[in-house]
Amino acid sequence: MRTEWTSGNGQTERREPKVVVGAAIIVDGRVLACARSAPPEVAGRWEFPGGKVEPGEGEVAALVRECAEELGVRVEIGARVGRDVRMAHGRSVLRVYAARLLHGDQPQALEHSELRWLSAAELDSVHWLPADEPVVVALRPLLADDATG
Ligand SMILES: Nc1nc2c([nH]c(=O)n2[C@H]2C[C@H](O)[C@@H](COP(=O)(O)OP(=O)(O)OP(=O)(O)O)O2)c(=O)[nH]1
Repeated sequence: MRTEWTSGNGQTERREPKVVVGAAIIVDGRVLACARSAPPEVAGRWEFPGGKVEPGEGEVAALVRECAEELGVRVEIGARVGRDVRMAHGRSVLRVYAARLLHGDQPQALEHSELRWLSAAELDSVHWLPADEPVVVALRPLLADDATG
């Protein structure tokens, strides 16, 4: 997915969109939802832990780093959940992966204002960031499956 837009000097630029990765951490049929604490315009909106992939960094490595920074946990990254979601007029994309906790680690809200474990039936009980909505739809059957296991 490549995006074109016109910069201030009138020239058309083509750049790969920046990838924002998110981890759908699933335990016993519930996914971990995290409330953003900043910036003010999105504080209180819910998201998957994660963030921007740094230059030269792999997506899995970025997720492992972000989960350690934001939640203090070690994770194993699994399959993609849903499709890439275009954000910021194509300047970035949200890409979410399923994940599981390792070594009995328990997430702590080191950077978020609140954490909640949501079942499939509870997915709509929080106000997700807009880009997360299609991912949440794709996630629902995975939670139902996991709950029966
Ligand atoms: N982590 C995360 N970011 C999301 C989600 N949905 C969504 O729209 N975003 C947006 C919010 C932000 O504009 C951007 C991610 O930025 P971030 O601030 O979390 O990234 P970061 O941890 O790398 O932070 P920084 O280094 O830029 O401060 O993507 C999501 O589910 N998880």
